[in-house]
Amino acid sequence: MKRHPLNITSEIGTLKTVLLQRPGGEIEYLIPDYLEKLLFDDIPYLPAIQKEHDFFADALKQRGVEVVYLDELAAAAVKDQQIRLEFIEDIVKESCAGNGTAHFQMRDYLEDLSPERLIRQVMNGMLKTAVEGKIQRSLYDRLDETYPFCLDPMPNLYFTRDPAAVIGNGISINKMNRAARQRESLFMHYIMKYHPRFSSSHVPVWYNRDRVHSLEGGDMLVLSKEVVAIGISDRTSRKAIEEIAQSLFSRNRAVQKVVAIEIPKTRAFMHLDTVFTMVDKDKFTIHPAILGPEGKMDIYMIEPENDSGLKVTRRDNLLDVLKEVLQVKDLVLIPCGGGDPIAAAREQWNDGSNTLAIAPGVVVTYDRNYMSNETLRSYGLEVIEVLSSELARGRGGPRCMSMPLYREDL
Ligand SMILES: NC(=[NH2+])NCCC[C@H](N)C(=O)O
Repeated sequence: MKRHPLNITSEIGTLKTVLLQRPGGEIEYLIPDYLEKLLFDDIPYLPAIQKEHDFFADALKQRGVEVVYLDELAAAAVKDQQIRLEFIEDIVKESCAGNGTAHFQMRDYLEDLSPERLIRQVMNGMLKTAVEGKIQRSLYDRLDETYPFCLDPMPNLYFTRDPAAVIGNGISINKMNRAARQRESLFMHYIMKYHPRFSSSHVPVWYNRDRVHSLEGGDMLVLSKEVVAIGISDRTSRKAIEEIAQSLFSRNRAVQKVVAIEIPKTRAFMHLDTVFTMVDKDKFTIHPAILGPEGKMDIYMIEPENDSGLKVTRRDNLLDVLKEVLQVKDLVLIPCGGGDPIAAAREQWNDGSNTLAIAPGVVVTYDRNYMSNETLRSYGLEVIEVLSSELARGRGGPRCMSMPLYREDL
């Protein structure tokens, strides 16, 4: 029997297929004036970031992981001319030029491109100068003269973790929090709907990008077949968590609990996975700064009640909650930076707690976080280090840069 294209019932089951995106031309449109808006802290050097990304992909391939690329899947999904027109309509509507005459010029321009070039162009972004001058410009275009783009670049695309997340055999196509990332989840919408690898399986969609409340994959951890943890963060709202919990309980069946974990709303801790990831059946990495006095936190256990209601119980001890939901007697929270407060803060900033497990006890991490890596090894984990000078400038690590599509069940 053909295997289902998606299967994620844990954070650590042997990784079989992962979705990545190699940084491309979109990185070259990062300029100081718009760094903050585009969610970068510095400008990566394109050939170097690509080399590092290839190193990361090779490390996964060497371990037998099938690597598929977002741009290639998206191009294949819009191969058909009619679907391509639908995609162009959507992308133009969601771009800033949707408000001006550049809208029409852009649509004409994009319609002439091959599927591959269309996807690349949309990801790269487009300068107004590329289309302007063909017809008279609108008031909107004129008033916003200094802004260079009619289609904003999408430099965060290499963080494939965030715009969508697989849970069980279904997917959450996320409503992104920041304007700079809103359009990213459109690619996954088209891939699930029209790419033959997925479309024939009629993949259930647990949450959709047209919802009001934001939800991002960096906040979503599939702890087991039955339990999903979701960060209440700068990017993911409580309402969204309740809505996806409702949808999982009624449609996924296997999922019985959603654990909502509140984290500080700061740039350094933007998603739950920047401070907390699972590395083995009974081990997690953690940035100690998210624990309050005596290790207390705000945690909410959400469970189904009656037919459509939700039962919410407040908890305050992360360790106890994890032991309970994973049904293990002992569990270790491994501190980022080995517990040294300076090393923890420095290495967390460069994603020291953001590990990608490719099997129980085997994780991919950034080489620069040598203290955290040492610590992980001292707990018996196998640590595969990857290059990280340029990749880290986008504020995301190996987990953020990967969207697992298929893991073996534990
Ligand atoms: N899962 C994650 N932690 N992703 C990190 C994404 C970083 C990206 N620059 C952003 O701000 O959105």
